[in-house]
Amino acid sequence: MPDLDALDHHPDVARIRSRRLTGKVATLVVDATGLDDGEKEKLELSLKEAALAVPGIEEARIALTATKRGRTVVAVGSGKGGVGKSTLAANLAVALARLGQKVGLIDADIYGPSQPRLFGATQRAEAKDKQLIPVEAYGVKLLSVGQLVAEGTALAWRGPMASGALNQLIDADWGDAELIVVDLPPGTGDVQLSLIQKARPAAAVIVSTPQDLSLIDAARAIDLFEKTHVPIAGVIENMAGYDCPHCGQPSDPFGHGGAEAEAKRLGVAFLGRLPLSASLREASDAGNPPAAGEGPAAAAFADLARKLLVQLETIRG
Ligand SMILES: Nc1ncnc2c1ncn2[C@@H]1O[C@H](COP(=O)(O)OP(=O)(O)OP(=O)(O)O)[C@@H](O)[C@H]1O
Repeated sequence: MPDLDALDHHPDVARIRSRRLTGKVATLVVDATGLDDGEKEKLELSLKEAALAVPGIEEARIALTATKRGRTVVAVGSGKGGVGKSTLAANLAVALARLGQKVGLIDADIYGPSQPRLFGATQRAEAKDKQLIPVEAYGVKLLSVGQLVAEGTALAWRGPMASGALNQLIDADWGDAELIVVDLPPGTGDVQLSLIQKARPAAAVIVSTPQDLSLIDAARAIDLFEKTHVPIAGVIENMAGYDCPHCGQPSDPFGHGGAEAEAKRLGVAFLGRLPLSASLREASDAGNPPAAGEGPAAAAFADLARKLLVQLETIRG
């Protein structure tokens, strides 16, 4: 049986809305919104070639559509703080934008809004006619609760205040953004619950490190999303081992593969893992998202973003 998964690596995978296989015939429905005639022809040809390159496929039918989809909100959560949720949300947003998606990012982490720092965009958010205007950085439209208050101010917001702030961010002028990533505060309490209910995400991504404690909390986070009827797009394992900078030997201080096994046990997809990396932390601290550059970290984020898009395709139907 031919396998159309090879198309996950096509640079325009984000545009594939559905794929069907009938015997040796592959049919792809592809969103060509915003492309001119020449670009449409190129897209069609390149997808046809990619489908015909799959062993066993003898005919490829490409149907181009130009239907605009509504905005999709994807929440990024973690059961526990400090697992790299914000770093992953930032870099996933950048990687999605590099794949051609129009991406917005809401930093709803009221306990530690770090997106302005991760993007090197710490200016206060401006408003026009009482509507906030996102800041643009690395191809992503960004708004953070951190931009609503002075930098360094501790945010000890209670549920209603937090959801009021989130409302302002959701109702901002997002323009043509079609995918909005929301970086939630870590944990599974009432504040998170009310933020999820407000943001009404179409799907959620859970970030965990491989240790048992983080995994137990990740399972709680999955449970919280499931209770609120938000499908889980997948789990990402962060800080999964590192290569010793001195001897080059791989080392797994937090264990290895725990998040993948936990995802399997809970019946949710595993999107991939990122190693512990000093250069990733340094670039992040300096406000240069590694996903915007070249090299292994950028490739890893591009791969995670592609897998996320494939999951979203399935969830949105
Ligand atoms: N793969 C990684 N390798 C090295 N450092 C990392 C990695 N991922 C994240 N970090 C670093 O770990 C720290 C915590 O990351 P981050 O702020 O993204 O976590 P978080 O889960 O969002 O935390 P919070 O509890 O503040 O919401 C940051 O200094 C970040 O640069």
